[in-house]
Amino acid sequence: MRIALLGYGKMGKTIEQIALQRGHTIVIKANHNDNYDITQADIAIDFSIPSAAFKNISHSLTHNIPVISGTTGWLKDYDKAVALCEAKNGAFIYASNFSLGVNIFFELNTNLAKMMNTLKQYKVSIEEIHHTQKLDAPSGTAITLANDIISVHSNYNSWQLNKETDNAIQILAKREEDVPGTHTINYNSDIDTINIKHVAHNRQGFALGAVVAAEWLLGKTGIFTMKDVLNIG
Ligand SMILES: NC(=O)C1=CN([C@@H]2O[C@H](COP(=O)(O)OP(=O)(O)OC[C@H]3O[C@@H](n4cnc5c(N)ncnc54)[C@H](OP(=O)(O)O)[C@@H]3O)[C@@H](O)[C@H]2O)C=CC1
Ligand SMILES: O=C(O)C1=N[C@H](C(=O)O)C[C@H](O)C1
Repeated sequence: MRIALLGYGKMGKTIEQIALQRGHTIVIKANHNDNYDITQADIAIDFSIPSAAFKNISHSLTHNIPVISGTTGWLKDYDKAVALCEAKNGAFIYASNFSLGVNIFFELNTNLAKMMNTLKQYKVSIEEIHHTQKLDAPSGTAITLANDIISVHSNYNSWQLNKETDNAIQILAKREEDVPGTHTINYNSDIDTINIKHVAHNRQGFALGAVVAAEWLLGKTGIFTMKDVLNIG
């Protein structure tokens, strides 16, 4: 595949390594203010910044180029991206987290939340820890985890950043040097605590998942998620 990397930062560079190992070619490496001809590519992979993601995605879809986006913090425009993809009969995948491990963790989180729905003495909270350059908080992954709990647990109808309220899931966002991404779900009662945790050791899992998703998407039309790609859940 000829791949356009829209965002050539930490993730763009890791994706490049894995894509080359898997026999693909990188035809575009675009950062801020770079001009590029998207029609050179078979597929675009956007790992940029929150304020640029929707523009990158819509530019690709407008030119009939399938697009994968892993950028977080732009989801207010997600429905517009879906509408454009449908209008163009294009192909699009967004995932807050492309790693196989986190997608298994998403399933564990939903199953645990279903079980906890009948055990109201436990109060849930989510903690995420990321590197200090991260622009958005909470992480996209923490938002997915919170929304998945809300969809099956009748005590919760929203989430709140760094704040504890009755019917909102508290998400604590911490920033520490060089942490690729750690997410913990805590269920706390007066008697005990149950937690599940995912720790990324590096960015390889995110990047491999994005390349696998791009390989899977090529030749398809529609709006998909990593559940479709990995056939889990
Ligand atoms: N879904 C997932 O699995 C994962 C998602 N992420 C997300 O991916 C995004 C990128 O992360 P990361 O690589 O660590 O961040 P970096 O800051 O290392 O890279 C972001 C890159 O985007 C570039 N950029 C800025 N504006 C544009 C633009 N208009 N078009 C294209 N590129 C642009 C920046 O270039 P410049 O320096 O010129 O501004 C920079 O090189 C984040 O939103 C992060 O949360 C990260 C890991 C996994
Ligand atoms: O910015 C990051 O680094 C990461 N961002 C994603 C998120 O916001 O969930 C995924 C991963 O945790 C790394």
